[in-house]
Amino acid sequence: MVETVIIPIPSREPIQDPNPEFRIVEIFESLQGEGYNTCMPAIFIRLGRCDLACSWCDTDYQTYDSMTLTQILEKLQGYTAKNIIITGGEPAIHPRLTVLLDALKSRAYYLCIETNGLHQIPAQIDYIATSPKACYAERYQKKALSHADEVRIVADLNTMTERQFMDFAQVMAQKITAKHYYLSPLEIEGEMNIYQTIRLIGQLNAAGVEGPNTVHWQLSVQTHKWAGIE
Ligand SMILES: Nc1nc2[nH]cc(C(=O)O)c2c(=O)[nH]1
Ligand code: SF4
Ligand SMILES: [Mg+2]
Repeated sequence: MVETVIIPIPSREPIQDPNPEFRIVEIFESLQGEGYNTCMPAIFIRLGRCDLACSWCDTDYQTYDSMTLTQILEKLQGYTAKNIIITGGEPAIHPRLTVLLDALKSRAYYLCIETNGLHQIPAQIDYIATSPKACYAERYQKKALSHADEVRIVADLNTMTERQFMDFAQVMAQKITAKHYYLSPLEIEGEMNIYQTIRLIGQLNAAGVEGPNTVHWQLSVQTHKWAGIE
């Protein structure tokens, strides 16, 4: 008699690591320093790496450690805020980001992201703050988010004319539907072009067409730097 041998068919589901690793630059609790939610207590999770390399970037996104999901969740237990700001670098390029977001969401955190606006944002995110970069204007012609909660553009006037910068801001305002639009002064080694930025806000608002989609530009400053907090 021939014996029947049953060969198990491998599952087509990819095997998910139950405790994946993430590139963590830092995790800290502070206040949101910028934009509409300024002064909102929040835990910041800063993920390593970015797909852009802005000359004035204030973050060392290439220096990071690997932390497992369990280690991250343990670290969060030491904080009180229920809002988490996922930032970077560019957090949206991190592999397995949705695994981290699922774990945070299931612990009832409100999830915000700070993104350069060149990537799709996972559905678990509750609040999108995007900061398109004028020095990479050509990339934003090809792809940009179509929606965010707020748009914050750094007034990067070192390498372009005011006209070029304002064109970029106006194009972004047309491409990205948002509730709030901000210009932020460019800060290099403690120096800020704040008065020039305020003047450009006035010019952008004066140039705006009144109607249902009128964009009102406002100033966003990095209050955490003035307060001397993280
Ligand atoms: N307090 C504080 N607020 C922030 N908002 C956005 C930040 C960032 O680095 O993405 C940031 C930051 O680094 N600190
Ligand atoms: S997109 Fe943001 S994190 Fe990336 S290089 Fe530019 S300023 Fe730095
Ligand atoms: Mg910062």
